[in-house]
Amino acid sequence: MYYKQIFKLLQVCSCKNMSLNYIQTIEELNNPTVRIKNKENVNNIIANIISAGKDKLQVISDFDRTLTKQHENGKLHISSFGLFCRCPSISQKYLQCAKGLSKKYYPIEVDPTVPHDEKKVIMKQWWSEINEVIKGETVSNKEIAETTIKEGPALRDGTVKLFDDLNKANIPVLVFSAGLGDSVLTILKHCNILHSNVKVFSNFLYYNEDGVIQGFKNYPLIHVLNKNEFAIKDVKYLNFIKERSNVLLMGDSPGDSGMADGVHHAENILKIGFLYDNLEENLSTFMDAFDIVLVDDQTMEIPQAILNKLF
Ligand SMILES: Nc1nc2c(ncn2[C@@H]2O[C@H](COP(=O)(O)O)[C@@H](O)[C@H]2O)c(=O)[nH]1
Ligand SMILES: [Mg+2]
Repeated sequence: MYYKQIFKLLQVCSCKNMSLNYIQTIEELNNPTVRIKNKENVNNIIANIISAGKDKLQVISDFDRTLTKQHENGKLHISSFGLFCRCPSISQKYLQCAKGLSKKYYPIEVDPTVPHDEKKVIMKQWWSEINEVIKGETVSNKEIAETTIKEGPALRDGTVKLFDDLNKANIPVLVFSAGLGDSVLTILKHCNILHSNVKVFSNFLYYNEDGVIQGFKNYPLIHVLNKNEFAIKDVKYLNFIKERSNVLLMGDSPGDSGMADGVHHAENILKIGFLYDNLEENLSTFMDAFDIVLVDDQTMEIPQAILNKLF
């Protein structure tokens, strides 16, 4: 009996040591941009995801400033809504209104001192006001696609390879955006990463038969702080993910950390947060919301390094 207990103890220790080795063996996790609050927890999640394999994994990613860069040489990238504003037939009325709304609400969005519940009401107000001012516009999807070619935001370095590898491995990818879904689709298409394993869940425009925008198709609107309240209802996608209990989640806002809350069968969720704005003021909020925080990292190096263990 004595030897059996010693052997069991050694087994447990060696397993524990093995899972703790993941932070060392994935050397990119020791990059200076990486912040991890609870290394043991992150090791365990990574170990569970890797041991379960690629057939148990699904990816849920935000779009604006997650799949796209947050900045290039300090210059902020346009958002999916911002791209809509660059379309030639956009009205001056909409441009003035949308600019005013962004000027009023965006600083609140990225202000960590605004209490969550208060910010949630304000964000809901921003999106409902966008929904009103966008009515009557006649920007077509064709025009959004043409403008994407000229002015679309750049994806994070390495995003195309990451999506190609996810597609080859047949791992479902849900792009979950509070932005403008029509722009999101055209950017993904333009960058050749709208593969068959990718689904976009976002705010899509509703056009009448004359091509005049009537607002958004979906209610409630998806904004940056209510993503945790949505569960995917698309039957085909639900079937695609039903056996996949492990999630790699990527976002650039604390509200993104709740994107997997609707995945009721999730067992292991690895949350990666891309932080850029107001670094010092936002770091602790991000460290609480995400397992791995990447500080001003405009690449997909870390998600790729982790997923390489599965490919
Ligand atoms: N330029 C504008 N950006 C806007 C507007 N309304 C919202 N937003 C931004 O979209 C993202 C949400 O997208 P996600 O893919 O990151 O979920 C959010 O961060 C807002 O700042 C707008 O009218 N104009
Ligand atoms: Mg975002």
